[in-house]
Amino acid sequence: MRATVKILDAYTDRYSIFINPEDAKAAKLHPDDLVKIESGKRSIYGSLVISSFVQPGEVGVSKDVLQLYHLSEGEVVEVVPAGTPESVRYIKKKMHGEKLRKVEIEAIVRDIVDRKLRDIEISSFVTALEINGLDMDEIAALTIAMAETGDMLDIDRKPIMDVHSIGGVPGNKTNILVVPIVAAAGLTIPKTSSRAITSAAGTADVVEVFANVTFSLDEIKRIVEKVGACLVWGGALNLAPADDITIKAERALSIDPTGLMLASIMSKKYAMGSQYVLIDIPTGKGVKVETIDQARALARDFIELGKRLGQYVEVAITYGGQPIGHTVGPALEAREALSALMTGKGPGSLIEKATGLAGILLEMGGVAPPGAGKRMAKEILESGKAWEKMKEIIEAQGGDPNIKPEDIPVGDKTYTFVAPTSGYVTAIHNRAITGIARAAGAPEDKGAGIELYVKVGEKVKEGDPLFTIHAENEARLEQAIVYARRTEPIRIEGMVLQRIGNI
Ligand SMILES: O=P(O)(O)OC[C@H]1O[C@H](OP(=O)(O)O)[C@H](O)[C@@H]1O
Ligand SMILES: O=c1cc[nH]c(=O)[nH]1
Repeated sequence: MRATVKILDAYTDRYSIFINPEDAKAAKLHPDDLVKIESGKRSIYGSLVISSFVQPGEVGVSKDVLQLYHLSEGEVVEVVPAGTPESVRYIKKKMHGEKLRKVEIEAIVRDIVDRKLRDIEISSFVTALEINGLDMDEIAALTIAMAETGDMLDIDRKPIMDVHSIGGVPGNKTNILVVPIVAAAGLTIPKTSSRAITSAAGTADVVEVFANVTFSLDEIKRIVEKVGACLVWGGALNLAPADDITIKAERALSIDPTGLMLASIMSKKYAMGSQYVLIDIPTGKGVKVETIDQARALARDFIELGKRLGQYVEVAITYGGQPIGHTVGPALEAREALSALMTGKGPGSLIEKATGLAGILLEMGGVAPPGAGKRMAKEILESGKAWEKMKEIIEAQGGDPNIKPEDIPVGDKTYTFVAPTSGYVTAIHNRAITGIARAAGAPEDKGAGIELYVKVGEKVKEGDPLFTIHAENEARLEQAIVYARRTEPIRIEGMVLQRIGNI
């Protein structure tokens, strides 16, 4: 059918295309059908919404469609059913556990980026990968397809360093320290991060509390050429654009299939032109990788994938058995990260991990002799040079370099849990901590999260505070309290562990 474009003041994030019920009936179109708008030589795909928001003869487009394609109000276009894309057959192949060919993977990625695959099909793809996995040939094909369907950054500096965590551990604000330490030593590190996938705050969510993270590639190039580093959101760029789309499905399901994780991380590194990449694999109970053997196997995959992409990759297997530092959630983590950078001091887990990772990068980049990287990283942090560099990054990214951590607002609806008994903290359950912070509204509500007052091994007396939940509204706080009561996030045990009577 021919129709006149009407730009709707709606943002559905589902690439919605609206037509009037009369037109839908005549054209035999149904809600959520994949439809195609043909405008000149372009084809624009979206999901159909049938609504009287538009008159007969009009086609309404939501604002998210316009982010991808330019359409003008009043333009006359053709609207036709798009049919099922061939890539759906390849997704089904993976559902049945079959190996995908390179061209099939390329077709899936292309259709994700072009929005020919709707959310429901993308979630099926993600689920099929969670269940049936990918081998290294498939992962390499997926990585390259994800990178090549987007733009590539070309910075005329050498070497280009990069760091990326596979995530999963709550409170992992580590790379917000690593990046300025490495850049303060004179190395170039254009760091992109995703938003939270399974956690309550991804690095991009935390940095966004005190600086912009959404930039075009040209802007990033200018920032990196000026200050040698950035801490930005990869999803804002047309950089591996399929990544942010699949991450949305992963976040909803709180899963991160291994093959897709490898491709997600390495496609971003490849597109940023990174030559020396350090991957952090937090390992421990309740995170993505629970044992050292699994971590080693994953490390081998990252290194092998790096070789296929022409990148030198090293992996750090790090302790992930409990949260990093004392805060979880965007604003609370931003406070803790900035305070550690400002003072050079902070929780042992955060400082140890950040200087350990930065030290490896300093050695990989050739500015520290082998074995001396961590000491050098600590000196840079403690001398205030990392904080000076961070202020440059914040300013270049449009934030206030004179920001004080305590000025960052956090959720003012709070509830503190106390120790029910005296004893020792024998476990802090990662998944429960993340679940509580998410129930409180993180990462979307920046002020939501958790402040932890104890870590594993510490002694507590009955009634001592264990953790405070912060939320931005009462309903979320209540949900988080209920979640916390159900899950026992912190286990306290005395010296008598169990009492057993007559058996
Ligand atoms: O913990 P979850 O949410 O699963 O993992 C996602 C987080 O892990 C990575 O961290 P970084 O950017 O390397 O610091 C991603 O970029 C993202 O911030
Ligand atoms: O960037 C990331 C980090 C973890 N897992 C992913 O899939 N992507």
